[in-house]
Amino acid sequence: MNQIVLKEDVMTANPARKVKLGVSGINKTFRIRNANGQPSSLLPVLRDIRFDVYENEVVSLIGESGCGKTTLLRTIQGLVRHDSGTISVDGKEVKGAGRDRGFVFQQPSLLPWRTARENVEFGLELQGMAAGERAERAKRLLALVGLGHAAEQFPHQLSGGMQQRIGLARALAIDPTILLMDEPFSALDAQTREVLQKELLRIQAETRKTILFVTHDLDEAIYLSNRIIVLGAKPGRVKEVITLPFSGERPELPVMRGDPEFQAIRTRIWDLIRSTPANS
Ligand SMILES: Nc1ncnc2c1ncn2[C@@H]1O[C@H](COP(=O)(O)OP(=O)(O)OP(=O)(O)O)[C@@H](O)[C@H]1O
Repeated sequence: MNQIVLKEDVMTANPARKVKLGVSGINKTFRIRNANGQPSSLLPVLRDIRFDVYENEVVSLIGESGCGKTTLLRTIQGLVRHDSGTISVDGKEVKGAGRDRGFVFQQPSLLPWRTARENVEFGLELQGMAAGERAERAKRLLALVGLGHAAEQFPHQLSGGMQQRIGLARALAIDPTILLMDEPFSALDAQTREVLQKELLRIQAETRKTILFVTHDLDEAIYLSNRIIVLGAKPGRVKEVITLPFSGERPELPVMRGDPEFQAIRTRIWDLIRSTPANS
């Protein structure tokens, strides 16, 4: 394996690759209100966030709790309005939510009265897709996430891991350019989590989706990503971008954990997260 590449200039490192997601100069401050609903203070959460995510890349956002990871992901999704800066998809600025960005949540929040297939079809129904076409697509995606056999089951009949697979199929159903994933595996037990991490790599290799992934878990970030963006806190800002030296098919996570290079990257990220001053 190669050397770890640290402090990479993401704007110049891969000039030949197509930028799928551009995040440029994003600032966000929340206005905090008191019990009477009056504005009482300002909370700067994101400061001058800038990075690109390239086609077919998996990039993780990592940083201490409260540093603004979810706010950033929701800003990119278009559901939180930023104060300044631009978000672009395929080179075009986007304002508000769009079908080019699919979202996978920590809790899949499936509709309990709908079967797995009907949950996957939901977004397609809203788009007005014909019944036959959407059933066909849902069937294909359920097979992709390994749930072809459970299409007609209801969420309460499925395990947490199976529900999360449906959440992923539902997000993929609208055929987004970019998949935004907010701690999608953090509510799962360790074993299920490792299975789904591996599955995500397989699904990404098959679909070649560009993925921006939020996690607290350093090993998960190193295992899944091509690059990791380490955020500092208060307000959230890009501290460092780490390009991972692993290419091709990755061994299982427990095997990778034994790799000295994996351990060195882990230590490096951990040091970066810990060195965030409390009120910088
Ligand atoms: N709608 C909101 N109004 C006011 N403050 C908010 C709002 N949403 C988030 N915040 C604050 O913004 C900061 C960043 O929150 P955010 O959830 O983005 O962090 P995070 O890094 O995702 O945290 P965690 O890792 O714990 O999920 C926190 O201080 C949070 O309390």
